[in-house]
Amino acid sequence: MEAVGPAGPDNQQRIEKRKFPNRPGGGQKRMRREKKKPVKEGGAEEVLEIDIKNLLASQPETPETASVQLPAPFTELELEVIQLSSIGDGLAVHEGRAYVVPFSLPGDRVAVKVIRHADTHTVVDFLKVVRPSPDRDDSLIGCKYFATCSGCQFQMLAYEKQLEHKKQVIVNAYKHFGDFPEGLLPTVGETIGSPLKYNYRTKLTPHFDGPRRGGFNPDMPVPEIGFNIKGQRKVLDIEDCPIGVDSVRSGITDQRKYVHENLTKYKRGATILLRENTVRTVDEQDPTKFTEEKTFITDSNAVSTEYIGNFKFTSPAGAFFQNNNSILPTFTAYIRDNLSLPVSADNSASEPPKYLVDAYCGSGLFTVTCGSTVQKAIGVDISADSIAYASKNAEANGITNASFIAGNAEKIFADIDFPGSETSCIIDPPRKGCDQLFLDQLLEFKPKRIVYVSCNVHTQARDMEYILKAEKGKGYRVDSIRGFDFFPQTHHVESVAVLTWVGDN
Ligand SMILES: C[S@@+](CC[C@H](N)C(=O)[O-])C[C@H]1O[C@@H](n2cnc3c(N)ncnc32)[C@H](O)[C@@H]1O
Repeated sequence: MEAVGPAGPDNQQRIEKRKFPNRPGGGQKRMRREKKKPVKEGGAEEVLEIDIKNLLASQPETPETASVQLPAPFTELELEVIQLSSIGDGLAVHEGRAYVVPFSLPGDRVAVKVIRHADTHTVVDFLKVVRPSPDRDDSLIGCKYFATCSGCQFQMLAYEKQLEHKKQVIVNAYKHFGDFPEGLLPTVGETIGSPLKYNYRTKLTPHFDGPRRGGFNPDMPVPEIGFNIKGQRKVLDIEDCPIGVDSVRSGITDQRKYVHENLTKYKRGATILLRENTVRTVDEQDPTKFTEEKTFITDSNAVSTEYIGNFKFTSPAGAFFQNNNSILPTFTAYIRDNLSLPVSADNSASEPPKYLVDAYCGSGLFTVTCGSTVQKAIGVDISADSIAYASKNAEANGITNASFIAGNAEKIFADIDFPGSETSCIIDPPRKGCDQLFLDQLLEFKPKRIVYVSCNVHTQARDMEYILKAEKGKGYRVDSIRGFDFFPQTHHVESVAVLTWVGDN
């Protein structure tokens, strides 16, 4: 297992450029890219740029790139792929320049077509494999749209290797998006896999484009309905998506038919929501037994129901809810276990905290699954709809000690009347990570334990640096960091970091 290493001087420079503009030491990033719209912090473009810089730095001396004539668009080339980037594309180096090669693996020799030259790299279309990597197994590919659709990247890679790669993404994120002194971070744990590798997504949102003006008329051809073609803003017509659960897959067929038959009702293009809904019927004689009927919902305001073990959740179909039900029992148990606080000096014994703070709580996933053993729980989310359902979900699952607030995450601290020293705090922000105001108030509150869940490990690493370097955060010890694979066949990874306050009180 590779430990998360320190940031060397070069990394330090990179990190300085990427700090929050409004945090101490930040503010240099915007200047770096004056000509273009700013790169989203922790977004795919920034992550790719950093991977490319590191790859080029690791290469032997190459000819001056400025003097090399770049191949014209549509030129066909053969490239040797060297590594996988954190966003799932392969990276190759050709005449000292980085090439981003979708649907490829390290060790592949691939035929590609040049599409465009960006500042830091050249983007190509994947044409075919000329010589496969030892890691490539095309017999694993489970979808006829793979290598054209932008949804999946790794169907040709054995699942264990997908998990290894996701661990490395976390290691790299903590190396390049944060600056951590040696020894401060634990070794990144093995990624926990999803029980289902296909057939797992409980929500899909295929879409179609409309005519430039005037709406559809009966003479127009039916538009492509599906997901974008990799690297293009063009929709690929998709009849099925094997990473979806069966109910949602049947929804694709149904909704395609509906759009085909009702095209003239659409004034423009649209996104179709397909969300699974479960109706569970419990056996009257034996309440431990039940049957389930799964259907799909298309109305974003309709209520969808989902079960995690015996916990029942309802939420508006269009609101956020985790999209891979198969991993949620394992995942929520992991979060629950990691909320426990040490009760012996050697950390060998632990017990649930007295209090729970669930920040960015959505419709109450963690409060409901982890809240039964605490005296009091409090959750916050910016979505008033989600908060209404968090209260309903707590009640429906017998959690009577929880309250919820609709608003910005930092609002929660005004309502807390219990001590941080007996509290565990879950943080599960959106991809952009936490706001500085929230982190400052979190550190002021000083919960005994923080469990930071993130769907973007790059902004998580940035926030972790902020916590650990802040004057009030220096007493935190990082106990563990590991990934959970919510999205097999794709590059996404959910990262969970656990911190304990071990400083002076
Ligand atoms: C990744 S989801 C997590 C939801 C929940 N923990 C779950 O697992 O179901 C992030 C949540 O953050 C909420 N959110 C986004 N910005 C926020 C903010 N500034 N303050 C509070 N909540 C916010 C969103 O509404 C969304 O429910």
